[in-house]
Amino acid sequence: MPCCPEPSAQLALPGADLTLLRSPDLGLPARELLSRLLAETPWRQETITLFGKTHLQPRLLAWYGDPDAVYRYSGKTHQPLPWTETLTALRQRMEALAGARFNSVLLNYYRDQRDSMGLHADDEPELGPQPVIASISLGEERKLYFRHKRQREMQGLDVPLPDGSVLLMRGDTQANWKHGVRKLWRHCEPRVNLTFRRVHT
Ligand SMILES: O=C(O)CCC(=O)C(=O)O
Ligand SMILES: [Fe+2]
Repeated sequence: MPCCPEPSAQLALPGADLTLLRSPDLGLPARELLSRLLAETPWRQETITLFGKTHLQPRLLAWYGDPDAVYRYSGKTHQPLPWTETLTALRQRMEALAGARFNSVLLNYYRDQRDSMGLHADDEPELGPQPVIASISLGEERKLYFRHKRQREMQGLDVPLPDGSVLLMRGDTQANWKHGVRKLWRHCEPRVNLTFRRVHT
């Protein structure tokens, strides 16, 4: 008799390659990882300029990687921080899960329901044409929403990302789709997301 829900699910989105692993082995309980990362990370709040006005971005971030993994993100150049023990262990697990090599990780900290990420694609040239991105979610469940880049009539998708889950984005996902995290109207606890990437240097 089947006992357990499918541990990994391929999500149905045409022209994308999305796999959600609901409870992969992260080496430590998700709760423990979340509290370590909240305490260990030198979180920064970046600014963003829209229509000539400069605002603080509605979340905190940190960028770690190999010394040469310099990456431009949201119009800024990020010099990576050196790998910590926690992040090195997670990188090894994500490489084994994804069957790919990563040389950097972007951490995003959504402090509460007011924090969000605008629609974007991780399609910078330095990530290459079909980037593999392994995205770990810790803490409060938020939805990652997908909208097609060119065909407005295409049905989008909301993907709830549970505490301790990993979303693998591969193939043409970034070429065809944008994604983002909306603000919420109800109270929401902290969430940390880690996206492991390979920056071509
Ligand atoms: O918080 C998330 O799940 C999405 C993060 C993301 O899209 C990014 O870091 O590029
Ligand atoms: Fe992204």
